[in-house]
Amino acid sequence: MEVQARAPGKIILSGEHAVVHGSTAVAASINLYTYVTLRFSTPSDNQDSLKLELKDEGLDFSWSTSKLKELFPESTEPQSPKPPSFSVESAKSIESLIEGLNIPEAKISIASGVSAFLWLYTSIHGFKPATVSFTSELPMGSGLGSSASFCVALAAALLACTDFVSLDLKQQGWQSFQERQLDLVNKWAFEGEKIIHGKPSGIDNSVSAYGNIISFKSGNMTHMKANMSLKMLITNTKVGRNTKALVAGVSERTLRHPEAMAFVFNAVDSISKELALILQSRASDDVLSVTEKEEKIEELMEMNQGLLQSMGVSHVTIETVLRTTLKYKLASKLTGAGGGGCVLTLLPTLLSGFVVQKVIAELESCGFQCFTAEIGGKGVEINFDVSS
Ligand SMILES: Nc1ncnc2c1ncn2[C@@H]1O[C@H](COP(=O)(O)OP(=O)(O)OP(=O)(O)O)[C@@H](O)[C@H]1O
Ligand SMILES: C[C@@](O)(CCO)CC(=O)[O-]
Ligand SMILES: [Mg+2]
Repeated sequence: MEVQARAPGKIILSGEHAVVHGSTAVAASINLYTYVTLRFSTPSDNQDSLKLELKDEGLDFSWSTSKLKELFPESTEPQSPKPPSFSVESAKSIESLIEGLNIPEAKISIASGVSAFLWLYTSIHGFKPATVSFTSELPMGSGLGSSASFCVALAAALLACTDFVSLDLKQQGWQSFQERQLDLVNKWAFEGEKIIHGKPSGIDNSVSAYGNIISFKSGNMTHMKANMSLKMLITNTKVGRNTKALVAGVSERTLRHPEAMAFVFNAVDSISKELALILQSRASDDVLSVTEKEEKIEELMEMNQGLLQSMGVSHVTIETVLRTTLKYKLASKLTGAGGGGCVLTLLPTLLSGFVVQKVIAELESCGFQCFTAEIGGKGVEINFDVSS
């Protein structure tokens, strides 16, 4: 049996980091995806191993069934659809499997993704021989939710091949999950995100699973219906960073300055709530024009960026993007964990294409990469008709 899943990346419009500390954040899915193909071996394959292919990295890994059985003696297909907790024994077993892989030093950051893969796979399908291949349109470790889309796509493909989820095996092309099935995919993906992020809020896996635009606070998600379209330029500074380390850094700062940071997180909460109201206000009860709304959003983005800077997650390259876009009177903020990675710039409806081209040319001359993406599309989807 072969199945394919794809899960989108995301942008955070406001509230990253503060959301880990209980503030509201607003995020939207984007039309860049991580794809996973899962194929269980048949007897004629003569394959007694679990194979993982990370196609973009040119890395292939393989574990024999006997090795997996030895290290995860408890692993059988789960009796309950709910994910188990990540035990100390599992952590040790995964660590020893990762150590044996000899991942090249330049690609060592992949280890946390491989750990999440091993845990999700063995927790859902035990030692069943299979080949699992990944490709992604998302730059890895750049703030666009590559880790969450990796975990959501994988959880979706794995669960689609269990009795916990019933889907139409005969339907051609991509199909969505029902709400209750999505809840399950999201729960498992969150456990995978914990292995990669340490202490995730859950916003990234939620927006990747459900798609569209969500506001998120303390683990609770509200699906939003935006009544205005937003066009964002995304600039990748190409400076690699690690969300786990950045989240830990903000927590350490919070321990050092609890009172001051509480004010910072409260301010972010107010910014996200105001942003959510603007995005959802309907034309019929609007006193504000689109341009006035965009100006308010720009101001909120600038304020959020200032607060992110005070959390210690900006970066010299992010500041360069801010200065460059400000020359054209455009507002920007980092998105995701910061410390490098991607920056968002609002492109107002009335902005001329000529100005957009000039900004992009100037940003690219600094060595950055610019692109636009569609915001607020579908969440995770599954395809049983892989050959089409
Ligand atoms: N396609 C992939 N294949 C293997 N591992 C992946 C893949 N995508 C993401 N990962 C894992 O996720 C890590 C990047 O996650 P990280 O949370 O640091 O960045 P991000 O998710 O891109 O950004 P943010 O969390 O700020 O949105 C990688 O180092 C790798 O371990
Ligand atoms: C930095 C953070 O707030 C968002 C990363 O995209 C971490 C999280 O919420 O898990
Ligand atoms: Mg991440």
